[in-house]
Amino acid sequence: MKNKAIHLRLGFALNGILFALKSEASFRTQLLAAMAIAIVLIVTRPSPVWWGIIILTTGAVLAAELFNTALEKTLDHLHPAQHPQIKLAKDAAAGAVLVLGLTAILVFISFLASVFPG
Ligand SMILES: Nc1ncnc2c1ncn2[C@@H]1O[C@H](COP(=O)(O)OP(=O)(O)OP(=O)(O)O)[C@@H](O)[C@H]1O
Repeated sequence: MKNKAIHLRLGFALNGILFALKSEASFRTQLLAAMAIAIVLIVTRPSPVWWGIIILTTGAVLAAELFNTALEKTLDHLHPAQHPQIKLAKDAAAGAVLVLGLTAILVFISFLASVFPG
């Protein structure tokens, strides 16, 4: 299973993203927000530094949601029953997504403040 051809690994990765798109409402919402942010960037044409910062934070939110989905699916498969430790693990993963989501919001507010000062 290790060291497969790059086109196969790309296919597995796209498969994971498609799965999250179909099954996770929060991933769809975050992707829509990312597309709206991309439109704002295209319209306002900020400096390359802002492009980099915003792309980085937006990508981090989407990646965190995919990690969260991976963890949820793994835990649900390995331990379908309720358990306090599963709750802690899932809550921590959800917390990571929240932290990155709030970070992205703060970055976007800073960006808007720099584009539309005072
Ligand atoms: N097996 C479990 N044992 C204990 N608590 C659980 C278990 N599964 C879920 N929970 C609790 O329910 C919350 C939601 O978990 P769930 O797996 O339903 O994610 P979700 O609400 O579908 O999240 P997302 O919208 O990101 O997919 C968890 O954060 C946790 O607090």
